[in-house]
Amino acid sequence: MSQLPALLIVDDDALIVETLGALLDAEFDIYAAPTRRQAIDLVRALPAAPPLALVDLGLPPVPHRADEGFALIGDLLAHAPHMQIIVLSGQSDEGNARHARTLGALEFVAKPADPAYLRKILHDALDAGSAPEAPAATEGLIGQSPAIQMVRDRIGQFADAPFPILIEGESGAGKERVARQLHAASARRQRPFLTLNCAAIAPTLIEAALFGHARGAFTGAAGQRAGYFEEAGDGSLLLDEIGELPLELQPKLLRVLENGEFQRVGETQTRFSRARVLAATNRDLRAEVHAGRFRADLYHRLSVFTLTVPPLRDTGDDRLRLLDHFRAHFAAQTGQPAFALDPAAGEQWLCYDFPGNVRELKNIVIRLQTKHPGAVVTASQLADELDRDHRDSRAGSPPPATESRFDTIIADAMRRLREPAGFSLDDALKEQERGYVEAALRMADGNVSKAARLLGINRTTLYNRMDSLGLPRPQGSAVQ
Ligand SMILES: Nc1ncnc2c1ncn2[C@@H]1O[C@H](COP(=O)(O)OP(=O)(O)OP(=O)(O)O)[C@@H](O)[C@H]1O
Repeated sequence: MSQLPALLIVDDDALIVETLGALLDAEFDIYAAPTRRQAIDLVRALPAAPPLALVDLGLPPVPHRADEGFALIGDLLAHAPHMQIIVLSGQSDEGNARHARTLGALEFVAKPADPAYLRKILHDALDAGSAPEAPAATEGLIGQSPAIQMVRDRIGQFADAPFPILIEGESGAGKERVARQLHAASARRQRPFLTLNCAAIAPTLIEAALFGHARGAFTGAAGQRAGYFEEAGDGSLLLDEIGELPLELQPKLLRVLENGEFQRVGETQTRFSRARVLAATNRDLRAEVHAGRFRADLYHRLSVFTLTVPPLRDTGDDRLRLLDHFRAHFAAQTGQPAFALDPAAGEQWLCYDFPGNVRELKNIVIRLQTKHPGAVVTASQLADELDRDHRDSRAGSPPPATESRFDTIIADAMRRLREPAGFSLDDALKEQERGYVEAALRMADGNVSKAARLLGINRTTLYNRMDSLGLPRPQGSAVQ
């Protein structure tokens, strides 16, 4: 087996993949995929997710736009939260590349890439990703804000509760870390802590992963195997991205939560689990219940105790504490003196929303430490690392938590109406419509009937709208 670190390249341009392969294959074990779907299938099929990915943003079926690349970043991090993602972007989509960082990408490299620079970025990313944090850092929660104090209090209250805990929060806010804290604070702390990411396994394999399987239960099941519920013993089992659990498996999870009973796939013998279940989600599970994608009874069982991890924008000065923490950590790890922020940059740090939460903050610190070791970073140098569009749209001040969705729409409309380029209501509405149609098609994996159901219109209407928006029909489709 290769000792080289694995690198996933996602690009639909075969020539670029070939060129990158030739450039990098002495240093990396390369896996390539041309689309988001194939990339995810590949990651699922590998025994371990590659620690590094180099991704293009413009991917089929919309290669001229960045949406697939944005979605891919979310998908990859859902599968492998510790993967370091570098975006390889054309000069023209630098704004998109910045936004990609908000979504969790570590860095972007403009095409055509200088080979030496690309190598350096990849090796730096690998080092940053593999650097073990001090035990206190992996176990503790950094932050003194009332919102984080509240999370700590809840952890203390819930640590030994006899019910599952549902951990909600935005992507990158620290849900997994909170789950580890819950385990560490419980009487089960000496027992195993296992995590199963429901988004990271093919839906058909989740049941066997959770409950185990008998010998010959399905093709490829050569021997019998215990699942996560057995392996966790009387420790804790974190079911991450619980919203991804297939609907047909949900009754089996409900059963094990209610009375501890489960069966391995292919067995009739009933087994018992004593594991404590923690479940995490960045989806609104209530909305999923409403949409018929998540069972109400399972939701009620899981949500007896719910712990909400606040987004970073609601934790005040904690962004300074996190800056200090990660800066000291990465300076020590690189053996270089730490960077500092000048007063204007410090001000900017305090005003920025960090829409990608702690993960985004951590990645910004890694980039600043790599680019400016020992230096004083100015506001304009820091601005290069932030998601400019996002910052401008909020003018540096986070919206109050009570701001309604309608207020957000009005604020956004006002901003667009002020744009010097002029405004067209028809174009703006068309853009919205296109967004919804594309979202539904993607959620329905291109199945037009399903997408139409999601949109609350019939199939023929959807085809007509797709035609008028200039969206291609999925192959093999016809209006009947
Ligand atoms: N309060 C905190 N103190 C220190 N580090 C934190 C804190 N919150 C999050 N982190 C760090 O931020 C990164 C992202 O956190 P984590 O993976 O727990 O987020 P998540 O909410 O589970 O994200 P996702 O929904 O994408 O899986 C991790 O490196 C984690 O260690």
